[in-house]
Amino acid sequence: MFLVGLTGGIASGKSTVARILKEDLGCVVIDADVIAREVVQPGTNGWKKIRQHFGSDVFLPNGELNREKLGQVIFSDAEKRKVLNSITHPEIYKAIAWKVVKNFLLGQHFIILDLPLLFESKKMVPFMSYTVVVNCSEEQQVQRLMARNQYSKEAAEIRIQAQMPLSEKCGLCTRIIDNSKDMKTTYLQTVQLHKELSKSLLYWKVRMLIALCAGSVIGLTIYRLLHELPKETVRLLGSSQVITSVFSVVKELIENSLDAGATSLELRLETSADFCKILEIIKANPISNLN
Ligand SMILES: CC(C)(COP(=O)(O)OP(=O)(O)OC[C@H]1O[C@@H](n2cnc3c(N)ncnc32)[C@H](O)[C@@H]1O)[C@@H](O)C(=O)NCCC(=O)NCCS
Ligand SMILES: Nc1ncnc2c1ncn2[C@@H]1O[C@H](COP(=O)(O)OP(=O)(O)OP(=O)(O)O)[C@@H](O)[C@H]1O
Repeated sequence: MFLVGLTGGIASGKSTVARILKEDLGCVVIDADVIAREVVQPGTNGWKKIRQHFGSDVFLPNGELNREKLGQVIFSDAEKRKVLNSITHPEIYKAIAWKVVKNFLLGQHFIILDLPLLFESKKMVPFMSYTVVVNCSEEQQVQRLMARNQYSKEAAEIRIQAQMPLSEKCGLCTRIIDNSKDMKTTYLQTVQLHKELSKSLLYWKVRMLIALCAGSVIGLTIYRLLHELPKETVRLLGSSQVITSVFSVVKELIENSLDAGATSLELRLETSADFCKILEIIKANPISNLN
């Protein structure tokens, strides 16, 4: 399995492309904006920390986060934005990691991660095999944001300034989807991207790498365990007869003697706290002595 980081600027069209990949092309898409809402639900750690740092002003009377209010606070203040990010991002990345593991176990070839701040936070970049930026002009971002959220021009521009410029993101990614034209053009580019991802054999490389790592870890653990065990224990383990009680030793010796044609048996047992000592005493006596 490999990961595809889908990013862009605010209102550049990430969700539009993600929707096509998920609903029309059947991809697994993990949306960081959705997870960001889950990790601040009333009662969660994220919710408690936001209350501690930002006060009750950014909450609604029913206890839920007042997103519009918190947005006004953090988009115009870089320091407060940093504080909010330091509260929410670790929780968001943890939740994403679990979803990735779950989909890996389900055998997915690739997963799309819709991460608006992929290049701003940098943490997830090393895990991405492909990074895709959904691009449009800043003027289009402003217009689309104003139309979608009923923001003033100023409010839209403040939000755009809070992010890395799209031109910079385009220089960092492996693939660009140009969303400056009509929806159909974006749709066709997304279908082309999906074709390329589906054809990629990268997931085999990743699977083999993971299998190799897991094999090495298991091998190394067994090697270290065997070297830490006393030599005698390793010998007993290697003999493929694992002795769990004195009774099993006695039973084995009696059976051996009977197989050897013994008609009478005389047993002498010495109790000791050291089980291995008893083994040695008994084994020191040739089987014929027991006849
Ligand atoms: C500030 C909040 C409450 C505003 O909520 P609102 O419903 O108005 O916006 P929404 O969550 O839908 O985000 C819309 C877009 O804003 C941009 N954005 C969100 N948070 C940030 C941020 N901390 N820095 C820069 N841009 C951001 C992204 O492009 C995102 O796609 C919310 O965005 C939030 O909790 N942000 C912190 C978590 C975060 O970083 N989320 C981004 C995904 S990792
Ligand atoms: N090619 C396009 N032409 C016209 N409008 C578009 C186009 N692509 C997207 N839009 C519109 O622009 C707005 C923003 O798009 P979208 O929600 O996909 O952006 P986003 O990058 O996910 O935003 P955010 O960062 O806020 O999550 C939406 O209202 C969407 O319908």
